Formats: sequence, structure tokens, C-alpha cells
Amino acid sequence: MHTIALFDSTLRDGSQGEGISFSVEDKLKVVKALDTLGVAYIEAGNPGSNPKDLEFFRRAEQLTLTHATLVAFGSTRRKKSKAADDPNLKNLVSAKTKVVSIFGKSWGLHVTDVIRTTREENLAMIRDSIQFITESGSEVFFDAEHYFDGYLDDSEYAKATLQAALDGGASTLVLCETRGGLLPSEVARITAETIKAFPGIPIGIHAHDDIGCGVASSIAAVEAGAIQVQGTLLGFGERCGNANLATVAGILGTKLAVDCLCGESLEQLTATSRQVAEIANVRITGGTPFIGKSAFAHKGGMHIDGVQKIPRSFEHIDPAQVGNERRLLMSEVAGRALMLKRIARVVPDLDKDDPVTVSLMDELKQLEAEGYQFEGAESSFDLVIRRHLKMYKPYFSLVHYQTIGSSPYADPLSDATHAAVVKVKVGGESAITAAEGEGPVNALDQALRKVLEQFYPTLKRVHLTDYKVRVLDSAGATASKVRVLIESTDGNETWTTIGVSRDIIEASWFALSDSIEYKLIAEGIEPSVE
Ligand SMILES: CC(=O)SCCNC(=O)CCNC(=O)[C@H](O)C(C)(C)COP(=O)(O)OP(=O)(O)OC[C@H]1O[C@@H](n2cnc3c(N)ncnc32)[C@H](O)[C@@H]1OP(=O)(O)O
Ligand SMILES: CC(=O)C(=O)O
Repeated sequence: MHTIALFDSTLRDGSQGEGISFSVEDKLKVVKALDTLGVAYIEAGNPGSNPKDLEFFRRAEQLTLTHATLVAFGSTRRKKSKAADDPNLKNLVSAKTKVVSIFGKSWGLHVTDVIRTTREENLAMIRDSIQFITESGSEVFFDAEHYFDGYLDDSEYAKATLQAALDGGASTLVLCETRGGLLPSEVARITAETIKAFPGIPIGIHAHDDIGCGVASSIAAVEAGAIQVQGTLLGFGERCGNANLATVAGILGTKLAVDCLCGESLEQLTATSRQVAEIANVRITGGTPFIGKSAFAHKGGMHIDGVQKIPRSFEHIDPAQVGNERRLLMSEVAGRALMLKRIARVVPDLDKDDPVTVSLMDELKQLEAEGYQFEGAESSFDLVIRRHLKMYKPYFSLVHYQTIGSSPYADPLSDATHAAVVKVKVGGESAITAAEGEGPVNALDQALRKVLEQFYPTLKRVHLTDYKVRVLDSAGATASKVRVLIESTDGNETWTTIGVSRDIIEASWFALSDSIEYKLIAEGIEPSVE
């Protein structure tokens, strides 16, 4: 098995992505997570850019990393100056990292029209800067910015910038597809020609994703001989982002049998990616290859049937290889194969042609036609099954609820904006409670749980974590039907329930009461009966 070094720039190029910002504490946590995963290099910031990155590198001196080498990043010296006087280079030295990435211009257009200097001065800037850093004791990787566009414009000059970096003492040459606009075949060709021109020199690839080819270009470069891949774990980065390193790692590990993670290996890929997303406060798109929630989710009935019979019929790998899991989604496009799997939790011995299976399938399709969507609310669907099979005893019955709101709210010292009163019957006993909340649904939720906690104390641990409303037929304007999805947790488990109505409070009530009933059934608690 051959080895490729993964170089993660989430904390540097990733921070250049719109909406992404890490505090020093966040950065320290991300470094730990990536080190445990086992990437070879972590480019953690640009000490010449801002005091936060300087502070990070000061604190990072205390970090003990198991697998990764920390890298500081910065540009070549400014034109017409000495490297030893350049504040950016001095900051890079003060970061005291074993490896420093220096980026310099490899495209004539940038030399003459952006930094506005001569081609000779640009070569001197690259050489002097790298020499200054290597003399301070750090190893230097040279990021050849716009290398591919520069090569297409003038390959001899682009290669001259690489030679200047080697003359300054760079150990590795990283070819950057900075604009992210080239096809992978072009990236592969230029990488192969460059490797031929610099035999024995380690070559890396740094590709952006502007035409959605960041990963494909990175893999193409590896197949052409690159031995280091730069990217960001979740694809964050300038404009459309960088090559998504989780996808790169998944491909290298499962398709090319390349060893690229030396820590907890590929099985930690999903968990680490989700941990980094949590720190960055972003959601990973469901369809993200390998690590997304939907990466191994099957919805079409024929897919579900196939994957249950033989997993490789619809899965390119076993999801466990990357720490992900298979999900089978209940919906109007599912078939009886999945329905049976859900029913089996309640009645284990029905088959596909049993009239109960068929009539439940009809009920599911009818409910979905009315606006329900069970793929995100399977806990509610479990209740539909129990009700359909007459295996359901209600835990409580509603006598009435009322929500009251006013603006401004009567109590200016409270965050509440609404109050709710809920009256229920439990086992022949009536109980009524009022509660306040931020909004009518929050007040209703508080009042419902409060009135039921005296009968079912386990509900004290339950609270809402998410609330989503979708208007189903916007043509009906304020009289439209709405679908409410509620996510609840008890601190360990999370479950989602659904309600549909023309009245948003009633839709929320359906979802709230399903949430409570689902929890009580899941705990095996017997309903108090009259
Ligand atoms: C492709 C990449 O992603 S490279 C990394 C890019 N990353 C960033 O830009 C994020 C961090 N950057 C920063 O914090 C700021 O840009 C700083 C602190 C580095 C510089 O800020 P300022 O001095 O105010 O300059 P500003 O950002 O407006 O302009 C960039 C300057 O750097 C010069 N420059 C750009 N690339 C290079 C280079 N490789 N070597 C030397 N100088 C360069 C430009 O010519 C320009 O200088 P000029 O105004 O004299 O022409
Ligand atoms: C250096 C870098 O981030 C780039 O060229 O894209």
C-alpha cells in the first residue's frame, strides 16, 4: 500500500470561506480532532494576518500532537524589501512550527498586474523568503499559487518559480489550482509534466472547487504522481471552497488502497467530520460523499428492497468503512419491504402480502398525500403503525388547550411572549396547568410537559431541540396547510415527530403529543388507564 500525506487547511484556507470563523479555542479543538484522525499536516493559520492567529501559534507551542505536524502559512516578502525586514516572515518564524508554507506567484499575470513587479524580482522574492525561513530552522513547503494557469500561459516561467523555491531550500513543491477552473485531465497532464521536470522532488496538489472538480483534480494529480494532497476536511474555503479532504480520504482509502490516515483511520472519518462541523457551527450537506447523513440513505422502494437483499446492489462500499451508517427512509416512494421492517418492531411475523401490510402502505401514501412526510419523522410513523394495528393505548387525552399572546407581553421582565393552558385526562383524572414560553408553541410545550410530568416523571428529562415549519400550499396564503417537524431529546436519544394542519398551533400540538407518546412507549411505560 503506498502512502499519501493529507494536508488539512481548514483553519487557514477554510477560514477564507464565507461564513467561517474560528476562535483560538475552536482552532485548538480542531487541531486535536484532526491529529487524532491522523492527517499528516495541519495548516492552522497565517500569523502575519491577524493577532488571533499569532495568539493561536503562541498557545499551540504547548500542544502535544500524536500524528500531525503543525504548519504556519504566509506569503513571500514584499517587493523591493529584504526578507529579514519583512514583518510577515518574522511572524512566521515566531510561530516556531516545524513546517512553514510559503506561497508565491507562479503566473506572470499576477507578477506584473497584481503584485506589480518584474518577473526577476518575483523569483528573488520566492528564493529569499524561503531561504530566510529555512535558515531559521523550519522546513518549507512552497505553494505555487496559480501554478496551472501560469503553466498554461508560460510553462517555462511557472517552472522557474518552482526552481527558485528549490534554490531557496524548499523541500516540497505544492502545485496550486487556485482559480479552480481547470478540468482534472489538464491538472493530471501538467502535474505529470512537472514531476518529469523535477525528478525526485516531492510534489503536492492544492485544488479549489469552482467547477466542482476540486476532489477529482486532486485524485487525478495523485494518479499522476503527487504525494501530498491539500484540502479542507469539509471543503470550506475561498469562493466555492477547497477540495473536500473527507472525500479525498474516502477515495484514497477505499478505491486506491492508499494509506493516508495514520491515526484512528478511516472508520473515524464521519465522526471527526461531524465534530469539526459542530465546532464550525455548520451543517454537513446530507449528500456529502462518505460522511453525509444521506450518503448511505435509501429511499426508493426498489433500492431499499435491493440493499436489504444484497448491500452492494446499491452501496459502493460498506458504510462502516468510513464510520457512517445505512439508513432506510420511510415515504410514499418506499415499498412494502421497508414497511415490513418497521412493522416488525411491533408485530414480527407479517409478510409482504398480508392485508395489514397492504392497508398500512395505503394509509402511509394517503397521509403523505395530505402533507405528512415520514422520512424525517419515523417516530410518528411508529405511532401510525400502532394505531393502525389497534395496539395503541393513549397515555392521555386532551380536554382542551389555549394559547394566549399579546404584544407587548404583559410582563416586561420576562422573556416570555405567550402563555398556554392545557387540560388533560389521564386514567380518569383531570389535570390543568398553565405555562409561559417564548412563542405559543414553546408555551404549549412547557404546559403539556408540566401537566404530564406528575403522571410520567420521565418526561422531566425531555426537551425540544429543533422546530421546523413548512407551508405546504402557499397559494392558500394565510389559510395554507403547514407541516411541523419537532425534534426532541432526553439527553441520550433524539427523535422526530410530525403534525399537519391548517392551524400551525394544532400542527405543533400533534407533533408535540406524538413526541411525548413515542418517548413513553420507547421506555416501556404502561399508560394510566381509566
Ligand atoms: C490563494 C490564497 O489563498 S493566498 C492566501 C490569501 N489569504 C489571505 O489573503 C488572508 C490573509 N490576508 C491578510 O490578512 C491580509 O491580506 C494581509 C495582512 C496579509 C495583507 O494585508 P494588506 O497589507 O492590507 O494588503 P492587502 O491584503 O490589501 O493586499 C495584498 C498585498 O499583498 C501583496 N501580495 C499578494 N501576494 C503576494 C505574495 N505572494 N508575495 C508578496 N506580496 C504579495 C499584494 O501585491 C498587495 O500589496 P500592494 O498593495 O503593495 O500591491
Ligand atoms: C495558496 C493557496 O491557497 C492557493 O493558491 O489556492
